[in-house]
Amino acid sequence: MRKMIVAGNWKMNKTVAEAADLVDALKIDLAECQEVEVVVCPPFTALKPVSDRISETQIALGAQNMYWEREGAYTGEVSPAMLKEFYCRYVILGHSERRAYFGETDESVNRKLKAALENNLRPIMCVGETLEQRDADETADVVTRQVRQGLADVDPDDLRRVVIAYEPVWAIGTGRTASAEQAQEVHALIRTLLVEKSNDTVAQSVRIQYGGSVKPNNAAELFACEDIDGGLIGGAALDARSFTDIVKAAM
Ligand SMILES: O=C[C@H](O)COP(=O)(O)O
Repeated sequence: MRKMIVAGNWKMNKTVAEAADLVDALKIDLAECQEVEVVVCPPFTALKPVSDRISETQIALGAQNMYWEREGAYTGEVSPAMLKEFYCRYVILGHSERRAYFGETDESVNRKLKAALENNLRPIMCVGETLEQRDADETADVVTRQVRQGLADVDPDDLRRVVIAYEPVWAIGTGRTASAEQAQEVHALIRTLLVEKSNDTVAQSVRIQYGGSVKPNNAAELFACEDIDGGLIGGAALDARSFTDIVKAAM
Protein backbone atom coordinates (compact mmCIF):
# COMPACT_ATOMS: atom_id res chain seq x y z
CA MET A 1 0.00 0.00 0.00
CA ARG A 2 1.43 3.34 -1.08
CA LYS A 3 1.57 6.23 1.37
CA MET A 4 -0.02 9.35 -0.09
CA ILE A 5 2.37 12.25 -0.62
CA VAL A 6 1.29 15.87 -0.86
CA ALA A 7 4.00 18.40 -1.71
CA GLY A 8 3.74 22.17 -1.81
CA ASN A 9 5.78 23.78 -4.57
CA TRP A 10 6.08 27.39 -3.49
CA LYS A 11 7.81 28.31 -6.78
CA MET A 12 9.32 31.85 -6.73
CA ASN A 13 7.18 33.00 -3.83
CA LYS A 14 7.81 33.84 -0.16
CA THR A 15 10.55 35.90 1.39
CA VAL A 16 12.26 34.37 4.40
CA ALA A 17 9.82 36.10 6.76
CA GLU A 18 6.80 34.99 4.72
CA ALA A 19 8.12 31.45 4.45
CA ALA A 20 8.59 31.32 8.21
CA ASP A 21 5.02 32.49 8.77
CA LEU A 22 3.63 29.92 6.35
CA VAL A 23 5.52 27.00 7.79
CA ASP A 24 4.68 28.03 11.34
CA ALA A 25 1.01 27.99 10.39
CA LEU A 26 1.32 24.60 8.68
CA LYS A 27 2.97 23.12 11.75
CA ILE A 28 -0.09 23.78 13.84
CA ASP A 29 -2.09 21.20 11.90
CA LEU A 30 0.46 19.04 10.16
CA ALA A 31 3.49 18.65 12.43
CA GLU A 32 2.33 15.24 13.64
CA CYS A 33 0.73 14.08 10.40
CA GLN A 34 1.50 10.38 9.93
CA GLU A 35 -1.10 9.23 7.39
CA VAL A 36 0.15 11.43 4.55
CA GLU A 37 3.72 12.36 3.73
CA VAL A 38 3.77 16.17 3.67
CA VAL A 39 6.57 17.98 1.82
CA VAL A 40 7.24 21.70 1.49
CA CYS A 41 9.44 23.02 -1.32
CA PRO A 42 10.38 26.67 -0.66
CA PRO A 43 12.74 28.68 -2.86
CA PHE A 44 16.45 28.10 -2.20
CA THR A 45 16.69 31.29 -0.14
CA ALA A 46 14.18 29.98 2.41
CA LEU A 47 15.42 26.38 2.69
CA LYS A 48 17.44 26.97 5.84
CA PRO A 49 14.82 28.80 7.92
CA VAL A 50 12.12 26.36 6.84
CA SER A 51 14.41 23.41 7.56
CA ASP A 52 15.09 24.72 11.06
CA ARG A 53 11.37 25.12 11.75
CA ILE A 54 10.35 21.63 10.63
CA SER A 55 13.27 19.73 12.12
CA GLU A 56 11.19 18.21 14.92
CA THR A 57 8.14 17.51 12.80
CA GLN A 58 6.91 14.95 10.27
CA ILE A 59 7.01 17.57 7.50
CA ALA A 60 9.75 16.90 4.94
CA LEU A 61 11.76 19.43 2.98
CA GLY A 62 12.19 19.55 -0.77
CA ALA A 63 14.00 21.82 -3.21
CA GLN A 64 12.65 22.97 -6.56
CA ASN A 65 15.70 22.19 -8.70
CA MET A 66 19.40 21.29 -8.57
CA TYR A 67 22.36 20.70 -10.87
CA TRP A 68 23.97 17.30 -11.34
CA GLU A 69 27.60 18.27 -10.75
CA ARG A 70 29.18 18.07 -7.31
CA GLU A 71 30.88 21.48 -7.40
CA GLY A 72 32.68 23.82 -9.74
CA ALA A 73 32.29 26.76 -12.08
CA TYR A 74 28.54 26.60 -12.65
CA THR A 75 27.34 30.10 -11.83
CA GLY A 76 23.91 30.23 -10.31
CA GLU A 77 23.58 26.49 -9.75
CA VAL A 78 23.09 24.47 -6.56
CA SER A 79 24.49 20.98 -6.02
CA PRO A 80 22.90 17.93 -4.41
CA ALA A 81 25.34 18.19 -1.49
CA MET A 82 24.22 21.79 -0.86
CA LEU A 83 20.62 20.64 -0.61
CA LYS A 84 21.61 17.88 1.77
CA GLU A 85 23.19 20.48 4.05
CA PHE A 86 19.69 21.75 4.73
CA TYR A 87 18.32 18.22 5.16
CA CYS A 88 16.33 18.22 1.94
CA ARG A 89 14.72 14.85 1.38
CA TYR A 90 13.14 15.61 -1.99
CA VAL A 91 13.96 17.63 -5.07
CA ILE A 92 11.52 18.58 -7.82
CA LEU A 93 13.03 17.93 -11.26
CA GLY A 94 11.82 18.75 -14.75
CA HIS A 95 8.91 20.95 -13.76
CA SER A 96 7.21 22.23 -16.91
CA GLU A 97 8.16 25.80 -15.97
CA ARG A 98 11.81 24.77 -15.99
CA ARG A 99 11.33 22.96 -19.28
CA ALA A 100 9.53 25.95 -20.84
CA TYR A 101 11.58 28.89 -19.47
CA PHE A 102 15.00 27.44 -18.64
CA GLY A 103 15.65 24.93 -21.39
CA GLU A 104 15.37 21.73 -19.37
CA THR A 105 15.24 18.65 -21.54
CA ASP A 106 14.52 15.00 -20.89
CA GLU A 107 18.27 14.45 -20.97
CA SER A 108 19.06 17.08 -18.34
CA VAL A 109 16.20 15.82 -16.19
CA ASN A 110 17.65 12.31 -16.43
CA ARG A 111 21.13 13.50 -15.42
CA LYS A 112 19.71 15.39 -12.47
CA LEU A 113 17.55 12.47 -11.43
CA LYS A 114 20.49 10.07 -11.36
CA ALA A 115 22.59 12.60 -9.43
CA ALA A 116 19.76 13.03 -6.92
CA LEU A 117 19.51 9.28 -6.34
CA GLU A 118 23.29 8.96 -5.99
CA ASN A 119 23.16 11.65 -3.31
CA ASN A 120 20.28 10.08 -1.45
CA LEU A 121 17.78 12.73 -2.49
CA ARG A 122 14.35 11.58 -3.67
CA PRO A 123 13.43 13.08 -7.02
CA ILE A 124 9.92 14.28 -7.80
CA MET A 125 10.08 14.05 -11.59
CA CYS A 126 7.45 16.11 -13.40
CA VAL A 127 5.91 15.09 -16.70
CA GLY A 128 2.92 16.34 -18.65
CA GLU A 129 1.63 17.49 -21.99
CA THR A 130 0.78 20.96 -23.28
CA LEU A 131 -2.71 21.86 -24.46
CA GLU A 132 -1.60 21.66 -28.09
CA GLN A 133 -0.25 18.17 -27.50
CA ARG A 134 -3.46 17.05 -25.79
CA ASP A 135 -5.58 18.49 -28.59
CA ALA A 136 -3.39 16.68 -31.11
CA ASP A 137 -3.96 13.43 -29.22
CA GLU A 138 -0.27 13.23 -28.29
CA THR A 139 -0.63 12.98 -24.50
CA ALA A 140 0.34 9.31 -24.26
CA ASP A 141 3.33 9.73 -26.59
CA VAL A 142 4.64 12.79 -24.77
CA VAL A 143 4.28 11.32 -21.30
CA THR A 144 5.75 8.00 -22.44
CA ARG A 145 8.79 9.75 -23.87
CA GLN A 146 9.27 11.92 -20.77
CA VAL A 147 9.00 8.96 -18.40
CA ARG A 148 11.22 6.63 -20.44
CA GLN A 149 13.93 9.22 -21.06
CA GLY A 150 13.74 10.75 -17.60
CA LEU A 151 14.22 7.32 -16.02
CA ALA A 152 16.77 6.00 -18.55
CA ASP A 153 19.56 3.95 -16.94
CA VAL A 154 17.98 4.07 -13.51
CA ASP A 155 18.32 0.85 -11.55
CA PRO A 156 14.87 -0.72 -11.09
CA ASP A 157 15.44 -0.95 -7.33
CA ASP A 158 16.13 2.78 -7.17
CA LEU A 159 12.76 3.50 -8.76
CA ARG A 160 11.14 2.96 -5.37
CA ARG A 161 12.71 6.26 -4.26
CA VAL A 162 11.37 8.19 -7.22
CA VAL A 163 8.09 10.12 -7.16
CA ILE A 164 6.52 11.03 -10.48
CA ALA A 165 4.26 14.06 -10.77
CA TYR A 166 1.86 14.12 -13.69
CA GLU A 167 1.13 17.78 -14.37
CA PRO A 168 -0.74 18.59 -17.56
CA VAL A 169 0.73 21.98 -18.52
CA TRP A 170 -2.70 23.32 -19.43
CA ALA A 171 -3.89 22.76 -15.87
CA ILE A 172 -1.03 24.55 -14.09
CA GLY A 173 -2.06 27.83 -12.54
CA THR A 174 -5.05 28.08 -14.86
CA GLY A 175 -7.82 26.96 -12.54
CA ARG A 176 -8.58 24.27 -15.12
CA THR A 177 -8.01 20.87 -13.50
CA ALA A 178 -7.83 17.60 -15.37
CA SER A 179 -10.92 15.56 -14.58
CA ALA A 180 -10.33 12.62 -12.28
CA GLU A 181 -10.85 10.31 -15.30
CA GLN A 182 -8.34 12.20 -17.47
CA ALA A 183 -5.76 12.17 -14.68
CA GLN A 184 -6.31 8.51 -13.77
CA GLU A 185 -5.90 7.46 -17.39
CA VAL A 186 -2.44 9.03 -17.59
CA HIS A 187 -1.44 7.79 -14.14
CA ALA A 188 -2.37 4.24 -15.18
CA LEU A 189 -0.22 4.67 -18.30
CA ILE A 190 2.71 5.81 -16.14
CA ARG A 191 2.24 2.80 -13.88
CA THR A 192 2.39 0.54 -16.95
CA LEU A 193 5.62 2.21 -18.04
CA LEU A 194 7.06 1.57 -14.58
CA VAL A 195 6.17 -2.12 -14.86
CA GLU A 196 8.04 -2.25 -18.19
CA LYS A 197 11.02 -0.58 -16.54
CA SER A 198 11.07 -2.83 -13.47
CA ASN A 199 8.39 -5.26 -12.37
CA ASP A 200 4.92 -5.14 -10.91
CA THR A 201 6.06 -5.05 -7.28
CA VAL A 202 8.35 -2.08 -7.81
CA ALA A 203 5.84 -0.29 -10.05
CA GLN A 204 3.12 -0.67 -7.44
CA SER A 205 5.35 0.93 -4.83
CA VAL A 206 6.09 4.14 -6.79
CA ARG A 207 4.00 7.19 -5.86
CA ILE A 208 2.51 9.15 -8.76
CA GLN A 209 1.23 12.61 -7.84
CA TYR A 210 -1.19 14.73 -9.78
CA GLY A 211 -0.52 18.46 -10.13
CA GLY A 212 -2.40 21.27 -11.83
CA SER A 213 -4.93 23.52 -10.10
CA VAL A 214 -5.50 21.14 -7.20
CA LYS A 215 -7.67 22.93 -4.64
CA PRO A 216 -9.47 21.90 -1.45
CA ASN A 217 -12.69 21.43 -3.42
CA ASN A 218 -11.32 19.02 -6.03
CA ALA A 219 -8.53 17.22 -4.17
CA ALA A 220 -10.61 14.40 -2.68
CA GLU A 221 -12.02 13.30 -6.02
CA LEU A 222 -8.57 13.24 -7.61
CA PHE A 223 -6.94 11.47 -4.66
CA ALA A 224 -9.63 8.78 -4.68
CA CYS A 225 -8.40 7.49 -8.05
CA GLU A 226 -6.58 4.19 -7.97
CA ASP A 227 -3.25 5.43 -9.34
CA ILE A 228 -3.20 8.94 -7.90
CA ASP A 229 -1.04 8.93 -4.80
CA GLY A 230 -1.23 12.56 -3.76
CA GLY A 231 -0.55 15.94 -5.30
CA LEU A 232 2.06 18.49 -6.23
CA ILE A 233 0.40 21.72 -5.26
CA GLY A 234 1.33 25.20 -6.52
CA GLY A 235 -0.94 28.16 -5.84
CA ALA A 236 -2.98 26.48 -3.13
CA ALA A 237 0.20 25.60 -1.22
CA LEU A 238 0.90 29.29 -0.56
CA ASP A 239 -1.93 29.49 1.93
CA ALA A 240 -1.77 27.40 5.09
CA ARG A 241 -5.50 26.74 5.29
CA SER A 242 -5.92 25.56 1.71
CA PHE A 243 -2.78 23.41 1.76
CA THR A 244 -3.83 21.81 5.04
CA ASP A 245 -7.28 21.10 3.62
CA ILE A 246 -5.71 19.44 0.59
CA VAL A 247 -3.52 17.28 2.83
CA LYS A 248 -6.60 16.30 4.83
CA ALA A 249 -8.31 15.27 1.60
CA ALA A 250 -5.52 12.73 1.16
CA MET A 251 -6.08 11.11 4.57
O1 LIG B 1 4.17 22.32 -9.03
C1 LIG B 1 2.98 22.59 -8.98
C2 LIG B 1 2.18 22.74 -10.17
O2 LIG B 1 2.83 23.48 -11.14
C3 LIG B 1 0.77 23.10 -9.96
O3 LIG B 1 0.57 24.47 -9.79
P1 LIG B 1 -0.90 25.02 -9.47
O4 LIG B 1 -1.42 24.18 -8.33
O5 LIG B 1 -0.73 26.44 -9.14
O6 LIG B 1 -1.70 24.78 -10.72
